[in-house]
Amino acid sequence: MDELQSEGIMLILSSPSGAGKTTISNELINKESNLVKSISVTTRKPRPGEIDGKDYHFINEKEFFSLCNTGQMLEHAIVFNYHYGIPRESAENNLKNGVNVLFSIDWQGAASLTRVMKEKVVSIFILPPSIKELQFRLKKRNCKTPDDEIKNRLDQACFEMERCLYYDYVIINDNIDDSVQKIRQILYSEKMKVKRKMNLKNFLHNMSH
Ligand SMILES: Nc1nc2c(ncn2[C@@H]2O[C@H](COP(=O)(O)OP(=O)(O)O)[C@@H](O)[C@H]2O)c(=O)[nH]1
Ligand SMILES: Nc1ncnc2c1ncn2[C@@H]1O[C@H](COP(=O)(O)OP(=O)(O)O)[C@@H](O)[C@H]1O
Repeated sequence: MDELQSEGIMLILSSPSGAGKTTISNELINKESNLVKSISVTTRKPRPGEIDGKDYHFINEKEFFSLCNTGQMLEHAIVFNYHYGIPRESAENNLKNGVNVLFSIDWQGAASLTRVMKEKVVSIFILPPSIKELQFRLKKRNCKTPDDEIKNRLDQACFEMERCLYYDYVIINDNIDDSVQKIRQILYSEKMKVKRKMNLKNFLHNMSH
C-alpha cells in the first residue's frame, strides 16, 4: 500500500454524444476500486434500459431549480434542451475521503468545474475515430432515435470536438479496452504527482527523525 496518501481526483470525461463515454465510464468503475461515478440529475426522460439513481437521478424542472437555488449543485448546464447538474454533497464527501470521482459531463460542465475546483480536476476528451463511425454508434445505441435528433447530435459534435483543445488529455476511442487502459494509466500517473500527496512532508519528517 502507498503510504503517501493522495486526495481524491475529479476525473472528467467528455465527448460528443455517441463517442463512447458512458461505455468507458462503466468499464472504468468496474475495474477501479477507488473510483466512483458522480450521478448527475437531469430533466431528460430515461432512455430504455436506463435506471433512476444509477444512470441519472431523473427529476422534474421544479425539483431541478430547487436544487440549484439551495446551493446543492456543483455546476449545471443545458444540453440538448434539457437541464443537467452535479449534486454537490456526494462528490465533496468522496473527494475528502481520498476517493476519486468520475464525471461524465459536457464541455460546459468541464469548463466550470475546472474553473472552480482547479488542480483537483483532470480532464479527458474522448474523440470518435471518425464522424462516420460516430453516426454508426449513435444509430446502434438506439435505433428508435429519430433521424433529425441524430443529425442534430452530429452537427453539435463538430462544434464540441473543437473543445478538446482545452482539456488535459485527448483519446481516440477506437477500441474500448485500449481507451479504458489509457485512462487508468492517466489516473495512476496523476495520483503520483507531488502536489496531490497530502502527507509528504510528514513522511519525510518521520524518515529523518
Ligand atoms: N454540464 C453537465 N453536463 C452533463 C451532466 N450530466 C451529463 N451531462 C452531459 O450532457 C450530455 C447529454 O447526456 P445524455 O443525455 O446522457 O446523452 P449522451 O451523451 O448522448 O449519452 C452529455 O454530453 C453528458 O456528458 C452534468 O451534470 N453537467
Ligand atoms: N470503441 C468502440 N467501438 C465500437 N463501439 C463503441 C465503442 N465505444 C462505444 N461504442 C458503442 O457506441 C454506442 C455509444 O456509446 P455510449 O457509451 O453510449 O456513448 P456516449 O455516452 O458518449 O453518448 C454504444 O452502442 C456503445 O456500445
